[in-house]
Amino acid sequence: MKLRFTKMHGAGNDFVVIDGVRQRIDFTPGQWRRIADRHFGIGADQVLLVEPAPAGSDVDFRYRIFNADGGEVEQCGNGARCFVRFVVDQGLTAKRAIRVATMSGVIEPRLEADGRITVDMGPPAFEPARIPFDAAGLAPRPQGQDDTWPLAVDGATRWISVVSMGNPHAVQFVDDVDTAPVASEGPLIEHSPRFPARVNAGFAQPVPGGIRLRVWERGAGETLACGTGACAAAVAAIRRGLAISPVQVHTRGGLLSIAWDGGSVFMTGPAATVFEGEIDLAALPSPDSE
Ligand SMILES: N[C@H](CCC[C@H](N)C(=O)O)C(=O)O
Repeated sequence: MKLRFTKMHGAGNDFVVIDGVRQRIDFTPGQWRRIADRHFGIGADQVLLVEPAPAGSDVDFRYRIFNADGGEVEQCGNGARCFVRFVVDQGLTAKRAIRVATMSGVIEPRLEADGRITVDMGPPAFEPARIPFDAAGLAPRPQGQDDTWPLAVDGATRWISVVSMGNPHAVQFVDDVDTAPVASEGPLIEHSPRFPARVNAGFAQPVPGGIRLRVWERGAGETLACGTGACAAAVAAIRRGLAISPVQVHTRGGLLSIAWDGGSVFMTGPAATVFEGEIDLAALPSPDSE
């Protein structure tokens, strides 16, 4: 049996997008992992599953997000932009502003006339319990309007901002993202016991007009861009007095614009379709093998 898919990216953060509206999909973590595998599967940072709106809901669709490690997660900003491009291009909706349910709540992406997409990502959260971040025994150090927290990383102390965009982010500010220890410290932060649900680790560098940003993503490793990570880092920069809204976020895969005035975070950026294809389900591990 064949499974149709669409390969897309948002600022270089790449996705396999699967239509769960016109085909019934129910995979195990091992099957999601295989689809995302860059050698034995199709290859992607995340796999997105587009589903019909839940019965009785006031949304147009539901969209589910699976990291390359096969784990389902709460939110994906670049994925939200690709979701809109997908449902419009596939003729699944005539709307251009779409309400979509995710594991962490309803977001509202909108396809702009110039082809870019703006997403109301909802409000950020900072309280440790809402990240979740275990702050027991730690004393925060205020920086502007922000609380920074001392995180032990490989014998060093990194002062991080903790932000939830529905998914957890730990953001630190560095002098130069190009030399930041993303590959060495990113996984240590991701798996820190202070983050019981693990965490996405952002490394941000203030620059005129905004920030440069690299993100070691939970369940995927370093990606070329992270939409929720851009939201989290932009909000932390504004709270620390290191940037003003709208924040231009320069990622290795492209430019995202983040606006925040204390309420919802609005993210604007690109979404591109690369190719469509089919995968033979026999290439996936059997459901009972995981
Ligand atoms: N790795 C993230 C999910 C994908 C987020 C990212 N690709 C984005 O664009 O927001 C997490 O585990 O929370």
